[in-house]
Amino acid sequence: MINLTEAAVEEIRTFAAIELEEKLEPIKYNCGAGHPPDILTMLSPHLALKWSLLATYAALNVVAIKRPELRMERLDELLWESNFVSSAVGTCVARDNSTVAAQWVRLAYHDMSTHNVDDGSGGLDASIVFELDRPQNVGKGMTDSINDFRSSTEPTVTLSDLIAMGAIMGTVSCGGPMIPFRGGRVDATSAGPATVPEPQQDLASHTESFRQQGFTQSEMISLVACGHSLGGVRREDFPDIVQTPVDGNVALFDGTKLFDNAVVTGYLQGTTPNPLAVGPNATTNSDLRIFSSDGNATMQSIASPDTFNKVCADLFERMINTVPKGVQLTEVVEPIEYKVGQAWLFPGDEGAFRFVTSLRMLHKNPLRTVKLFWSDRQGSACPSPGCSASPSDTFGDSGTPMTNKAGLSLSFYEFDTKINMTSSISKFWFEVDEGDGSAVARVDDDGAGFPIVQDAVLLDRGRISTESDKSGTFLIIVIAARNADASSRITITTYQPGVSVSKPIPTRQTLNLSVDPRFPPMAGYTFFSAKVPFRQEWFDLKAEIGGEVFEQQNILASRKI
Ligand code: HEM
Repeated sequence: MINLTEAAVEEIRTFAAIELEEKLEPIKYNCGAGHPPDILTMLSPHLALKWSLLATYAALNVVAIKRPELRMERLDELLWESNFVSSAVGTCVARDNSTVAAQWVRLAYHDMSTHNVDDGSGGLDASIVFELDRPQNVGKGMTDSINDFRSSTEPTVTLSDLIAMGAIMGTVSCGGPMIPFRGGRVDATSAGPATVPEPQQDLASHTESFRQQGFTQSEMISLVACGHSLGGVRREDFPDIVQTPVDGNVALFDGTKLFDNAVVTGYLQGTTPNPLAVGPNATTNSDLRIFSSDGNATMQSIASPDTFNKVCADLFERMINTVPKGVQLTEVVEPIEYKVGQAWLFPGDEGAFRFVTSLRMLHKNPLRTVKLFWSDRQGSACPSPGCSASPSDTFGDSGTPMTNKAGLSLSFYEFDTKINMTSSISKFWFEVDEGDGSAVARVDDDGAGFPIVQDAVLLDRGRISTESDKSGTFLIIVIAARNADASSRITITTYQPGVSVSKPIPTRQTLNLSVDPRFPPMAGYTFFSAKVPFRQEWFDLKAEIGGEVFEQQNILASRKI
C-alpha cells in the first residue's frame, strides 16, 4: 500500500487540472446516464499513470462538467426544484372547477395559435397578453394563468418560456407524460393575428387554421383530443354550448380532471360527455367534426393509453416549440447532475469573508460526504483543512411533478464558511464521496475551478433586508465596496417583471446607491445601499471606484442569508 502525502496528492490534482484544461475538449455530461465518463481513458499515458495511482490510493476521479450558462441553470431550477410553478400545479390542483393544468395548457395553445408556417411569424411568444379582449380568449382562467407567471419572469427566463413550461408541468401534474423542455423564447411586444379556432367555425376553417400552425389533419385531431383530455367548457363563458346547469359550472370534456385517454375512448364508445362533441348545439360541436373528419381513423389509432401519451407528448412538445422564425431555442433542459449554486462572498461580522454556496445532487445518499475546497487569491490551493469546509446544512427538496416522475430526489449541500480576508479566494470546487467505495468525484468546472472573479465589489447578502410599508414590500440591496467612499459611483440597473396583465412588459431602472450609515465601514469595505420594490431582485451592477470600473450582470439579490 502506497501512502501519498497531501502535497503529492495536491501536485497530481493541480497537474491533472492543467493537463485537462489543455488537452480535453469539454465533455458534455448527459445527466441521468449513470456515472460520469471515466476520465482516465482520455489522459496522456504519463498522466494516466499518475492519475491511476491517485485513483487507486486516493480514489479521486475528475468529473469533467462545464458549468452551464445562467439561463440553463435558471430553467433547471424551475423545472426540477420546488417553486411557484410546482406549487401552483401541485398534484393536478383544482381551480374554478377545472384545474390549473387545464388553464395553463389552454393558455399555451391559444398563445401558439398565432403561428403561420407560410411566413414563420407568430407562435408561442406571450403575445396572448395583448389578445385577451378577443372572444376566443374569454375566461378568468386566461388572466389567472398569466398572473401565475407574469411576476416571475427573469432576465434570462421570459413569460413565453414560463407559459410553455406551465403546459408541460401541468400535463405531468395530472398524470400525463413527460415532455422535453427547451428555453429561449422571446416575448412579443404586440398582439398577433386573431387565429385561435372557435367552435362555431366549420371543418375546412379548422383544418386550414391547424395547417397554418404547422399541423396536418391527423395531427389536428390528436392535438385537440390531447388538449381536451383536460378541463372543460365553462357555462358562464359559453352558454350556447353548455345550455343546462352543470356541477360547478364546468362541463368536463371527458368526465375526469386527469390527463388520460378517456376523451378518446369515451368518444369511440359513444359515452363521451364532451360538450364540443355531443352538445345540443350542432354548430358548436367542433370536436365531433374534427374527431370524425378521417372516419375516426386517428381517434382509433390513439385509443390505447400508451399511444395516447406518446402522441400527445410529441404534439405538445411541437406546440410549445412553435416559435416565430429566428427565435433560437436552447438544448433540452436536462436535470443538472452536479448543480453548483450561486456563490456569495461578502464581509462577515468577524473580520473574515463569509462565503456561501451549495451543491445539488439528483439522488439522496445518506453515506455521501461532500466537501468544499478553494484556492486563495494567488490561485494556490492551501493545505487541508485551511481551504476546505464541510456542509453547514444538508437537506432534501420535494421537487416538481417532473422531478417526481423522473424518479429524482434532490439533495442539497449548503456551505456557509469563513474565508481569511487577506488570502481571500479565487476559485472553488467540490469533492463528492458516495461512501460506497467508488472513486471520489471532483466537481470543478472542467478542471478550472469555479471562479470568484474579484472581491472588491460584492453584493452583501448578509446585510440586505426587506421592508414593508403601506405602499408595498421593498428590498434593501447592499453592496460592499473596497477602498470606496462617498465620491465613488455605484449604480444598479434592476429588472422589474411585468406589474399587471395590462402592463406585462418587464422594465429596467437604474439607481444610484449611497453610503448606508447603518453599516459602519469595516476591513476596508464601505457599504452602499438602495431600496427597490421587492420584485426587482435581479440587477446589473456598475461601480466606479478611484478610476477603476467593476461591472457584473444578472445578479440575484433575493433574501438575506
Ligand atoms: C378547433 C380547435 C379548438 C376549439 C374550437 C376549442 C374550443 C374550446 C372551448 C370553447 C373551450 C372552453 C373554454 C372555457 O370554458 O374556459 C376549450 C377548453 C379547453 N381547450 Fe380547447 N379548443 C380547441 C383546440 C384546443 C387545443 C389544440 C388545445 C390544446 C392542445 C386545447 C386545450 C383546451 C383546454 C385544456 C381546455 C380546458 C380549459 C379549462 O378547463 O380551463 N383546445 N376549448
